[in-house]
Order: sequence, then structure tokens, then C-alpha cells
Amino acid sequence: MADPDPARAAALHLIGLVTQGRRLLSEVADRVLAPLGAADRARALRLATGTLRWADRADRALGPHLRMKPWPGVHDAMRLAIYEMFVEGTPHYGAVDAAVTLVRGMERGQGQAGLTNAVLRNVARQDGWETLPVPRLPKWLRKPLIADFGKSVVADMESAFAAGAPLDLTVRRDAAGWAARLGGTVLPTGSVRLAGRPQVSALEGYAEGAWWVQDAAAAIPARVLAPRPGETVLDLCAAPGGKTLQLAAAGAAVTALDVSDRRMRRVSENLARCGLTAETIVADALEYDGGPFDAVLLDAPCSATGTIRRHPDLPYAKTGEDFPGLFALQERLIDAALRLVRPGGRVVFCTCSLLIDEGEEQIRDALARHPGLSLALDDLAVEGVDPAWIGPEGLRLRPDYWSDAGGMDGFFIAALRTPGG
Ligand SMILES: C[S@@+](CC[C@H](N)C(=O)[O-])C[C@H]1O[C@@H](n2cnc3c(N)ncnc32)[C@H](O)[C@@H]1O
Repeated sequence: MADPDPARAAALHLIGLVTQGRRLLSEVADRVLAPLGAADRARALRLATGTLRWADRADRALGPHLRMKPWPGVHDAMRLAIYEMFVEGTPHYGAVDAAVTLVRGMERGQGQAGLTNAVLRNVARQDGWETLPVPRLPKWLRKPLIADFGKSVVADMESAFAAGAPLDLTVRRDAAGWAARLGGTVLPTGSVRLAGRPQVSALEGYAEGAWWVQDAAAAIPARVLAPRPGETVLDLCAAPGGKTLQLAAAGAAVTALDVSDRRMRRVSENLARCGLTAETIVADALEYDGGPFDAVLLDAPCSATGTIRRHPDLPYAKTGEDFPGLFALQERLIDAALRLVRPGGRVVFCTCSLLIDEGEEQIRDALARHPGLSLALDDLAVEGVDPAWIGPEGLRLRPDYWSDAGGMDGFFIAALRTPGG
């Protein structure tokens, strides 16, 4: 029996941890990929991510050839082979043989190898991959999104998730110059978008911190906060620090706080690379009592459903069961942010979520809880933001916006003013 190719074996292991173990790739990838060399690590991650991105369409291709659902591990091996054949263009016999080898290596897998071979050969002979529907979100997420946005918008979001995400950079100065040097384009909001998937740390400007990787949508909250030089700004959930860097680069006196010591080290590394300074504090925001600050940025922990373009594992790893706990935490974090800002100060609340419970609803509830708190909708009209994206509670960014230019992460951003001052 041929040995399985290590990158494919690691990819299948990762896929199983997501689909059966309900773990996010970000939680398990480092450990699973550690024994591999750099090239195999990158390939395994690409195969796992791509397979999960296209798994729903692979299941449609498999449907006519299966009388009953295969074992979960066998099912994932079939999805991997189908992804390789139809998306990566791997020669069919190679992808099928690799899947059969992987299945043979499973406990009691000998008996499943024939089925895997027969089914995959049938799928390989079938035309029409491109005409199958765009991969759909699972019901637990699709249903609430349809209730909030309608079927056609959700279909557009699903197309954006299938398309994946380009690499966006926030540059400290001279966006046009860096776009020209790196072969990218300047987006309407000022981020630089690169084509392809270059190795980030090898690009010109990385080592000296002339720019950092940050999705174009994720760069907007700090622009909405618009810190002035010398203002005291608290970045309340700061790690890994993309927004801290923006605030510090604008000349604010930044305090960056996060509950995670490990993640906070990333903030310090990022600040050091960019030659920027901020006070860094590892603490629970709910217990922190510094300040008061001129402004607070609260990028709250959330479902991260706005980032599925880059994390197609999320719909398979999550079920939505743990989200109500996040909604409650967001509410308490908003109250903490309002306590830490000076009277008449600014609070920008944001989440990389598509769920209105983590956006519009949070703001409606906060306004009801805090008499005198007001919205500063004008602050949301930063350069490049389409006014049509601004709703009564805040700025709703969707993955299907800028679809011709590569989309953006889903985000909700609200600008609040405390009374007094
Ligand atoms: C969405 S991420 C922040 C991303 C970050 N603002 C950036 O731009 O790179 C949410 C962060 O909230 C932190 N967090 C969660 N609960 C917290 C709490 N109670 N106090 C402080 N930080 C918390 C997490 O550790 C995580 O780093």
C-alpha cells in the first residue's frame, strides 16, 4: 500500500477536526501541521481550507452516486478529492488514488476503499461541476441571515464566500506608492489590495512596518474613530492589534488592552515591527478601571461570521449554540466602554459579524439602557464608504459589497457619543 502524501493526510486530519470535532482551523492548524516542512504545511492548509469552502458543492456532486451517507472520514476524503479534481485541477486518477490510499489507512478503512474508488471515479466522469449551485451556508446560519437580509442578498454573500478574499494592507502613508511597488490597487477607503497570495513577510515594506495586513472592512472602525494626535484612546479588545497600529500611527496616546496574554504578545510584536508605541495591558475589560479616555474603540469578540471568505471552516465548526453567550458579553463590554470614556467622549463599537444581534440590536439596546447616549452617524461617512451602507444604528458592511473588486469582510460599526463634556 502506498504511503499517504503527508500534506493530503494532514489536510484530511484538519478537515475531520472541523467537520467532526467542531474545531476551528485556527485552533488546531499549528499543532497538526507542526511535523511538516514549510511547503507541505502551506499545501495542507490550502487543501483543507479549499475543501471546506467547496464542501457543499462536493456533496451535491456526490449525491447521485451515494445510496447512503459514507462514514464521516470517508466522506471528507471524497470531498478532498473532488476539491482537488474540480477546483485545483489535479489529474483525476491522482486525486482518486490519493483518496483511496487515505481511506485504506483509516481504522477498518479497507472495506471502504472500494466504495471510495467507485464513487470518485463516477464523480470524475460527470460533467457540470461549474453549473452546480454556489456552496450554501448550513441552515443554522442561512436561516437567520435570510430573515435579516433576504434570500437574494444571502445568495450574493455565499458567492463572496466561495470567491475567497484577496490580501489587503493598511499602509501608514503613500497608499498609491505602495500599491505601485507591490503591484496592488488602492481601494476607495484607502487600503491597498494585492492580487494573488504572496508570502507576506517576504514583501517589501513588511520588515520595517510600512504596512500591515488588515482587511479593508476591518480598517474602517479606526478611521471612524478618527483619533487626533495626543488624544487618549483605549483599544479595549486589542489583539492581535491591527486597529491598535492604526490608532498609534495616527499619533494618539493608545492604551491597548486584551484579556489574552498570548494574543497580547502579538500586539507588542506588531507595534515593535512598525516602530509604534502603545501601553499594553493584559486584563479583563469588564474589570479594568483606568481612564477616563477621550475615546474608546471596542472591537468585541463575536461570531466572526463576517470573515467566512477567509475562514470557510467556521460554518462547519460552529452551530450557533455558543453565540448567545457572546451577545451577553458584548452588552457588558459596551457598558464597560461607556464607563471608561470621558463625558462627551467617543465610543466606536464594532464586530466582524453578519448577525444583527451583534450589531444593530446591540446598539438599540445600549441606547435604551443609557439615557443621554447618542449616535454620531456623520462620523461613519469616512472616505470611500457608500452612504447607502449607513443604517439607523450604524454602518453595515457586507461581504458582497465591492464584489467586482474582491469583496470585503462583513462588519458592523457604530459611533456613539456619551452625554456631557
Ligand atoms: C475581534 S478580536 C479583536 C481584534 C483586534 N481589535 C484587531 O483589530 O486586531 C476580539 C478580542 O477580544 C478579546 N477579549 C475577549 N473577551 C475579552 C475581555 N473580557 N476583556 C478584554 N478582551 C477580551 C479576545 O482575546 C480577542 O483578542
